[in-house]
Amino acid sequence: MTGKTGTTGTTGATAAAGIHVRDLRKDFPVRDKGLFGPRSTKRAVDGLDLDIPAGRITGLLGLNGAGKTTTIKILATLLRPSSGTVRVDGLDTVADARAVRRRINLIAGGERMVYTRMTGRENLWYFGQLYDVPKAELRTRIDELLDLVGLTDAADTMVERYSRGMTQRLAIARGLVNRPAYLLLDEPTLGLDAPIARDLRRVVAELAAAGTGVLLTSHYLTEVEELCGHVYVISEGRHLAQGSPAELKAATGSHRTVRVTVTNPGERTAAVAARFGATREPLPGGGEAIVLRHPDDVAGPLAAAIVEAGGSIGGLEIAEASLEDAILRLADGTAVPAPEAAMAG
Ligand SMILES: Nc1ncnc2c1ncn2[C@@H]1O[C@H](COP(=O)(O)OP(=O)(O)OP(=O)(O)O)[C@@H](O)[C@H]1O
Repeated sequence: MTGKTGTTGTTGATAAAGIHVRDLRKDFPVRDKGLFGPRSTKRAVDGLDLDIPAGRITGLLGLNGAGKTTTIKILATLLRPSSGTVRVDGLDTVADARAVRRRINLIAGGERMVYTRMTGRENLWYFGQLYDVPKAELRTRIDELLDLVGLTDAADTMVERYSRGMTQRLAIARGLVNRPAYLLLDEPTLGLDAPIARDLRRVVAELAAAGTGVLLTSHYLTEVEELCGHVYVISEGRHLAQGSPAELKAATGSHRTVRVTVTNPGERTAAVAARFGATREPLPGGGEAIVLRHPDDVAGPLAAAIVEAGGSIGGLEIAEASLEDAILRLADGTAVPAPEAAMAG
């Protein structure tokens, strides 16, 4: 599925629109046993290919130490790759770093990315100038951004007097000050209060709908599921899987579970269970539960078939498959191909 879209070389920007990562590697020098121990290298990113098109929120997932932050820092021009290429609308993140920086911005939840000895407004002014935003435009944009993140009243207060949440909201405004064509979000909602996290998700979804390309890493997988159209899963710096959240869940056998309680089970309802490939679990108070794990919405057909077979339904529960389950299965190698439930008849 990872199409090699001929984007190398200095071809026209339109031909190479989007961020395209090819065979990316990053080695860090490390000392194994303290300061005077022997030197070796730690390969944090090991041959990654990623495509981050405009107008889509692309997820980058993996367990701790998978190489997500290193990858994002390379995309943000903060780290140089050891080998491989990253092109942003055809521009190289090493050779054309300055031009790339005008097109991208980074919001990293865990890191303080603003100056505490300046006010919120001064921070935005400073970063806006760094990004070459014309002054007249910057003035209005700062007001809009302060309003967006709810800091208008605190605009002229020193950041050292901000709460953690306020500082983080300012970091979000800082990340948007150059109206980036591509937004890199590394755990953006880490430590944010629920309403602010929700507002940030809304803003990110709106930006993507308006054409911004977004790369998101997050430990909150419901957030990833809500926002991302496409997700890459990596482990130890290497590609593990990719697809939409639904595709990943289906591919790992992480299906939704339908549980129908039948109060008068008999041979005919047992035959329905067998036909659908469902399992039967006797219930302590009598009756049984017919349980079916399947990627599609099979609750209706299953319940209808049970009723047709003379079964009385005491209850119906549907548990959605979680992306978390899919990622864990991928990471520990227990992902199994989806069993095909018999849907006929
Ligand atoms: N400057 C560095 N020097 C040496 N090793 C590093 C350095 N930065 C990262 N690493 C190592 O590279 C690997 C990838 O780290 P990275 O921070 O990119 O992972 P991550 O997927 O973002 O993890 P997390 O979810 O914990 O933030 C880890 O094993 C880490 O210890």
